[in-house]
Amino acid sequence: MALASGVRFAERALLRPWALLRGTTLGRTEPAAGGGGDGARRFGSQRVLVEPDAASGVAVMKLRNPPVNALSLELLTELVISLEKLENDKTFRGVILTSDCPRVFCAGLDLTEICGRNPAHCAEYWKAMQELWLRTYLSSLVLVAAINGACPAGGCIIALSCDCRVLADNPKYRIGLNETLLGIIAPFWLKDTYVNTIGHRASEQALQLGSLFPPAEALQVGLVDQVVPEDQVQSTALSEMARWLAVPDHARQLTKNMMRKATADRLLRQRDADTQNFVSFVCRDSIQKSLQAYLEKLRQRKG
Ligand SMILES: CC/C=C\C/C=C\CCC/C=C/CC(=O)SCCNC(=O)CCNC(=O)[C@H](O)C(C)(C)COP(=O)(O)OP(=O)(O)OC[C@H]1O[C@@H](n2cnc3c(N)ncnc32)[C@H](O)[C@@H]1OP(=O)(O)O
Repeated sequence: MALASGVRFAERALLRPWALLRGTTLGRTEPAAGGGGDGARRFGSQRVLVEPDAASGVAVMKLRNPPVNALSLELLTELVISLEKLENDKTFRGVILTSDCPRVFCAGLDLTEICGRNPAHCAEYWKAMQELWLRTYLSSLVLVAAINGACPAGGCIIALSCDCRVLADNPKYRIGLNETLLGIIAPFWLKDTYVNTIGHRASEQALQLGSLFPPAEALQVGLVDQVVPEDQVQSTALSEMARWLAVPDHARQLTKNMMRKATADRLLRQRDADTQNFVSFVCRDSIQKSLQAYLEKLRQRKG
């Protein structure tokens, strides 16, 4: 379905979220393997699988947009809607965010959404990206990222928007904001999220160099909270979740809001200007050439 342009993504998502989904099956509910009662039923969409456990109040949300969980417009939309659905269901207090794709947590922006596309599409795409960040960063739920694969750029931002991060100990699973290496610039709210997590000096260095940190270095710089063997990522994420859920919700939520609101407000105040900046930047010929060359390099690397 073609999406009408010029209407704010958030407004449409609130009014008619299903209308945003092109060829998706969001809302489908099916029994989890070996599951029985309501607590074991899973729901979700084509690109986001949700495994809820009503008994514990925790849902596992799996990104499944193969091959690399690139953040397509559809994936962004489905993530926002799935998160909203869990937030509105008082049964749930926490979400573990992880990947259903082998070896990759999330490859960041889907570059095909901003390469060779018209300004209206780029604007719509960027609004969806803003929306996901705002939703995750300010979520009232406890969000734990179980990072079971590579986690560059937009993938890193999703992880940093969670409350806690557990990374699998595999040297190929690097995490960081590598935008400069693509010839693009992280917008201020990605930078702010980085600074809030690892501090100003470390961010200054890592952002300019486009550093992607292997697990031990990611732990050292404070990008992740735990590095564990790959087969323990999920169980460690559950243990972390239990630690966070031991705190009364209202006190934790108000504290989270106190810590994060100013950063989110900064984007909320200038969302349209940020979108315009993004669009005029990525639509420049020189940036399009850089993105095209980068995509080409990724495709050739494979062969
Ligand atoms: C003035 C300023 C104003 C505003 C700001 C302006 C701009 C702001 C924009 C800033 C935001 C940027 C955030 C981003 O997220 S940019 C995206 C950065 N992502 C990456 O660099 C990751 C690239 N991918 C990889 O490194 C590897 O793919 C990865 C390690 C994730 C997995 O490796 P693996 O070997 O398992 O897979 P590949 O063979 O590399 O890939 C498989 C196929 O997937 C395609 N692919 C990979 N990544 C992407 C992507 N991000 N988008 C689209 N497609 C992607 C890849 O080309 C392969 O495709 P095929 O060959 O199979 O066709």
